[in-house]
Amino acid sequence: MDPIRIEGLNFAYGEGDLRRPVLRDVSLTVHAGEVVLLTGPSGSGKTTLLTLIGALRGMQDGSCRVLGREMLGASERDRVALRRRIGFIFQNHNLLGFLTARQNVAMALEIEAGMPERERLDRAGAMLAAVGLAGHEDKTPAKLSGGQRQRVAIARALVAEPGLVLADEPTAALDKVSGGEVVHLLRDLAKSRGTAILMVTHDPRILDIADRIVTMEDGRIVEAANAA
Ligand SMILES: Nc1ncnc2c1ncn2[C@@H]1O[C@H](COP(=O)(O)OP(=O)(O)OP(=O)(O)O)[C@@H](O)[C@H]1O
Repeated sequence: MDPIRIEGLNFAYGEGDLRRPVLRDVSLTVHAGEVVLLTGPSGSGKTTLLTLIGALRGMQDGSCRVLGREMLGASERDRVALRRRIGFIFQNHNLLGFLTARQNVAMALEIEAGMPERERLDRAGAMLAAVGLAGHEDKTPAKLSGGQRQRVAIARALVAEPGLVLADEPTAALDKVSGGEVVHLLRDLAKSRGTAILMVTHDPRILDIADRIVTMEDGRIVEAANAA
Protein backbone atom coordinates (compact mmCIF):
# COMPACT_ATOMS: atom_id res chain seq x y z
CA MET A 1 0.00 0.00 0.00
CA ASP A 2 1.28 3.48 -0.88
CA PRO A 3 1.19 5.70 2.24
CA ILE A 4 0.03 8.67 0.11
CA ARG A 5 -2.05 8.51 -3.07
CA ILE A 6 -3.58 11.81 -4.20
CA GLU A 7 -5.53 12.31 -7.41
CA GLY A 8 -7.07 15.49 -8.80
CA LEU A 9 -7.06 17.37 -5.50
CA ASN A 10 -8.41 20.94 -5.53
CA PHE A 11 -8.62 23.22 -2.49
CA ALA A 12 -9.69 26.84 -1.93
CA TYR A 13 -9.73 29.15 1.10
CA GLY A 14 -12.69 31.52 1.64
CA GLU A 15 -16.17 31.50 0.16
CA GLY A 16 -18.18 33.43 -2.40
CA ASP A 17 -16.35 36.48 -3.75
CA LEU A 18 -13.49 35.81 -1.33
CA ARG A 19 -12.92 32.26 -2.56
CA ARG A 20 -9.27 31.75 -3.45
CA PRO A 21 -8.08 28.49 -5.01
CA VAL A 22 -4.69 27.46 -3.58
CA LEU A 23 -4.33 23.87 -4.81
CA ARG A 24 -5.20 22.90 -8.38
CA ASP A 25 -5.46 19.39 -9.76
CA VAL A 26 -2.71 18.03 -7.53
CA SER A 27 -1.78 14.36 -7.98
CA LEU A 28 1.02 12.80 -5.96
CA THR A 29 1.94 9.30 -4.84
CA VAL A 30 4.49 8.56 -2.13
CA HIS A 31 5.61 4.94 -1.89
CA ALA A 32 6.38 3.00 1.27
CA GLY A 33 9.80 3.92 2.64
CA GLU A 34 10.27 6.79 0.19
CA VAL A 35 11.68 10.20 1.19
CA VAL A 36 10.02 12.98 -0.81
CA LEU A 37 10.82 16.68 -0.44
CA LEU A 38 8.20 19.28 -1.37
CA THR A 39 9.69 22.62 -2.43
CA GLY A 40 8.51 25.75 -4.19
CA PRO A 41 8.04 29.49 -3.64
CA SER A 42 6.34 30.93 -0.59
CA GLY A 43 2.57 30.79 -1.00
CA SER A 44 2.63 27.97 -3.58
CA GLY A 45 0.47 25.75 -1.36
CA LYS A 46 2.97 23.34 0.22
CA THR A 47 1.78 23.68 3.82
CA THR A 48 -1.87 23.54 2.78
CA LEU A 49 -1.21 20.27 0.97
CA LEU A 50 0.66 18.87 3.99
CA THR A 51 -2.22 19.75 6.34
CA LEU A 52 -4.73 18.01 4.04
CA ILE A 53 -2.57 14.86 3.91
CA GLY A 54 -2.15 15.03 7.71
CA ALA A 55 -5.94 15.22 8.15
CA LEU A 56 -5.54 18.54 9.97
CA ARG A 57 -7.99 20.10 7.53
CA GLY A 58 -11.04 18.77 5.69
CA MET A 59 -10.84 17.86 2.01
CA GLN A 60 -13.00 19.66 -0.58
CA ASP A 61 -12.47 17.97 -3.93
CA GLY A 62 -10.51 15.07 -5.43
CA SER A 63 -9.12 11.99 -3.78
CA CYS A 64 -6.54 11.79 -1.00
CA ARG A 65 -5.82 8.32 0.39
CA VAL A 66 -3.47 8.32 3.35
CA LEU A 67 -2.33 5.03 4.92
CA GLY A 68 -5.17 3.40 3.04
CA ARG A 69 -7.95 5.76 4.22
CA GLU A 70 -9.83 8.09 1.86
CA MET A 71 -9.95 11.57 3.36
CA LEU A 72 -12.60 13.02 1.04
CA GLY A 73 -15.81 12.91 3.03
CA ALA A 74 -14.07 11.56 6.15
CA SER A 75 -15.65 12.45 9.50
CA GLU A 76 -13.75 14.38 12.18
CA ARG A 77 -13.50 11.08 14.05
CA ASP A 78 -11.86 9.36 11.06
CA ARG A 79 -9.46 12.27 10.72
CA VAL A 80 -8.47 12.11 14.39
CA ALA A 81 -7.88 8.37 14.03
CA LEU A 82 -5.67 8.93 10.98
CA ARG A 83 -3.68 11.72 12.67
CA ARG A 84 -2.72 9.27 15.38
CA ARG A 85 -1.14 6.97 12.81
CA ILE A 86 1.10 9.72 11.37
CA GLY A 87 4.30 11.16 12.85
CA PHE A 88 4.42 14.98 12.67
CA ILE A 89 7.52 17.19 12.88
CA PHE A 90 7.15 20.97 12.79
CA GLN A 91 9.54 23.88 12.49
CA ASN A 92 9.38 24.80 16.16
CA HIS A 93 9.31 21.22 17.51
CA ASN A 94 6.02 21.65 19.48
CA LEU A 95 7.34 19.87 22.57
CA LEU A 96 5.55 20.40 25.87
CA GLY A 97 7.77 22.56 28.08
CA PHE A 98 6.69 21.07 31.40
CA LEU A 99 7.48 17.49 30.36
CA THR A 100 10.91 15.86 30.11
CA ALA A 101 12.28 14.62 26.79
CA ARG A 102 11.30 11.08 27.75
CA GLN A 103 7.75 12.08 28.71
CA ASN A 104 7.33 14.08 25.49
CA VAL A 105 8.28 11.02 23.44
CA ALA A 106 6.21 8.61 25.57
CA MET A 107 3.12 10.78 24.92
CA ALA A 108 3.07 9.54 21.34
CA LEU A 109 2.47 6.02 22.73
CA GLU A 110 -0.51 6.92 24.90
CA ILE A 111 -2.82 5.93 22.09
CA GLU A 112 -1.49 2.38 22.23
CA ALA A 113 -4.28 1.00 24.32
CA GLY A 114 -3.06 -1.21 27.09
CA MET A 115 0.63 -0.39 26.91
CA PRO A 116 1.81 -0.05 30.51
CA GLU A 117 3.49 3.24 31.44
CA ARG A 118 6.76 1.48 32.24
CA GLU A 119 6.93 0.07 28.71
CA ARG A 120 6.06 3.43 27.15
CA LEU A 121 8.85 5.14 29.08
CA ASP A 122 11.31 2.36 28.18
CA ARG A 123 10.47 2.59 24.50
CA ALA A 124 10.78 6.38 24.66
CA GLY A 125 14.22 5.99 26.28
CA ALA A 126 15.35 3.57 23.56
CA MET A 127 14.14 5.94 20.85
CA LEU A 128 15.96 8.87 22.48
CA ALA A 129 19.14 6.78 22.50
CA ALA A 130 18.61 6.09 18.77
CA VAL A 131 18.58 9.85 18.08
CA GLY A 132 21.76 10.33 20.12
CA LEU A 133 20.18 11.72 23.28
CA ALA A 134 21.13 9.03 25.81
CA GLY A 135 21.77 10.83 29.09
CA HIS A 136 19.39 13.70 28.25
CA GLU A 137 16.12 11.82 28.87
CA ASP A 138 15.15 13.69 32.00
CA LYS A 139 15.77 17.23 30.73
CA THR A 140 12.94 19.57 29.81
CA PRO A 141 13.08 21.22 26.35
CA ALA A 142 14.42 24.50 27.81
CA LYS A 143 17.57 22.64 28.92
CA LEU A 144 18.28 21.33 25.40
CA SER A 145 19.78 23.03 22.32
CA GLY A 146 17.65 23.69 19.22
CA GLY A 147 19.15 20.68 17.44
CA GLN A 148 18.56 18.45 20.48
CA ARG A 149 14.94 19.60 20.73
CA GLN A 150 14.40 18.71 17.10
CA ARG A 151 15.92 15.26 17.79
CA VAL A 152 13.35 14.80 20.56
CA ALA A 153 10.66 15.76 18.03
CA ILE A 154 12.04 13.11 15.64
CA ALA A 155 12.00 10.49 18.40
CA ARG A 156 8.40 11.44 19.22
CA ALA A 157 7.38 11.22 15.54
CA LEU A 158 8.94 7.76 15.07
CA VAL A 159 8.41 5.99 18.41
CA ALA A 160 4.98 4.60 17.54
CA GLU A 161 6.38 3.24 14.24
CA PRO A 162 4.08 5.17 11.91
CA GLY A 163 3.90 4.32 8.21
CA LEU A 164 4.24 8.00 7.37
CA VAL A 165 6.05 11.06 8.75
CA LEU A 166 5.03 14.57 7.68
CA ALA A 167 7.57 17.31 8.35
CA ASP A 168 7.11 21.06 7.76
CA GLU A 169 10.37 23.01 7.54
CA PRO A 170 12.08 20.94 10.25
CA THR A 171 15.43 22.74 9.81
CA ALA A 172 14.16 26.32 9.62
CA ALA A 173 15.15 27.18 13.19
CA LEU A 174 18.52 25.41 13.07
CA ASP A 175 22.01 26.36 11.91
CA LYS A 176 23.53 24.57 8.92
CA VAL A 177 25.35 21.85 10.85
CA SER A 178 22.51 20.96 13.24
CA GLY A 179 19.94 21.17 10.43
CA GLY A 180 21.94 18.79 8.25
CA GLU A 181 22.53 16.35 11.10
CA VAL A 182 18.90 16.32 12.15
CA VAL A 183 17.47 15.55 8.70
CA HIS A 184 20.11 12.92 7.91
CA LEU A 185 19.26 11.24 11.19
CA LEU A 186 15.56 11.39 10.38
CA ARG A 187 16.18 9.94 6.90
CA ASP A 188 18.37 7.09 8.20
CA LEU A 189 15.94 6.12 10.96
CA ALA A 190 12.96 6.27 8.62
CA LYS A 191 14.77 4.19 5.98
CA SER A 192 15.69 1.51 8.50
CA ARG A 193 12.03 1.25 9.54
CA GLY A 194 10.46 1.50 6.08
CA THR A 195 8.70 4.75 7.03
CA ALA A 196 7.81 7.17 4.23
CA ILE A 197 8.62 10.86 4.71
CA LEU A 198 7.03 13.86 3.04
CA MET A 199 8.93 17.01 3.99
CA VAL A 200 8.19 20.62 3.08
CA THR A 201 11.43 22.57 2.87
CA HIS A 202 12.97 25.75 1.50
CA ASP A 203 16.36 24.60 2.64
CA PRO A 204 18.62 23.89 -0.38
CA ARG A 205 21.22 22.38 1.96
CA ILE A 206 19.18 19.28 2.66
CA LEU A 207 18.00 18.28 -0.82
CA ASP A 208 20.52 15.41 -0.81
CA ILE A 209 18.40 13.37 1.61
CA ALA A 210 15.59 12.98 -0.94
CA ASP A 211 14.67 10.02 -3.11
CA ARG A 212 12.51 12.47 -5.05
CA ILE A 213 12.00 16.24 -5.11
CA VAL A 214 8.57 17.60 -5.99
CA THR A 215 8.23 21.30 -6.85
CA MET A 216 5.03 23.32 -6.48
CA GLU A 217 4.18 26.61 -8.09
CA ASP A 218 0.93 28.52 -7.73
CA GLY A 219 -0.96 25.52 -6.36
CA ARG A 220 0.23 23.00 -8.93
CA ILE A 221 2.94 20.39 -9.03
CA VAL A 222 5.22 21.60 -11.79
CA GLU A 223 8.12 19.23 -11.49
CA ALA A 224 8.82 15.87 -9.98
CA ALA A 225 12.45 14.82 -10.29
CA ASN A 226 14.34 11.85 -9.01
CA ALA A 227 17.16 13.09 -6.83
CA ALA A 228 20.68 12.58 -8.18
N1 LIG B 1 -5.95 29.79 6.71
C1 LIG B 1 -5.85 30.46 5.55
N2 LIG B 1 -6.85 31.26 5.11
C2 LIG B 1 -6.74 31.90 3.93
N3 LIG B 1 -5.66 31.81 3.12
C3 LIG B 1 -4.64 31.04 3.50
C4 LIG B 1 -4.67 30.32 4.74
N4 LIG B 1 -3.52 29.61 4.85
C5 LIG B 1 -2.80 29.90 3.75
N5 LIG B 1 -3.45 30.75 2.94
C6 LIG B 1 -3.00 31.24 1.62
O1 LIG B 1 -2.91 30.11 0.76
C7 LIG B 1 -1.76 30.20 -0.08
C8 LIG B 1 -0.90 28.96 0.11
O2 LIG B 1 -0.34 28.99 1.44
P1 LIG B 1 0.61 27.85 2.00
O3 LIG B 1 0.96 28.22 3.39
O4 LIG B 1 -0.02 26.54 1.76
O5 LIG B 1 1.88 28.00 1.05
P2 LIG B 1 3.37 27.54 1.27
O6 LIG B 1 3.86 27.12 -0.08
O7 LIG B 1 3.44 26.55 2.36
O8 LIG B 1 4.08 28.87 1.71
P3 LIG B 1 5.32 29.09 2.71
O9 LIG B 1 6.48 28.46 2.02
O10 LIG B 1 5.43 30.58 2.81
O11 LIG B 1 4.96 28.43 4.00
C9 LIG B 1 -1.05 31.50 0.30
O12 LIG B 1 -1.44 32.48 -0.63
C10 LIG B 1 -1.61 31.82 1.67
O13 LIG B 1 -1.65 33.21 1.87
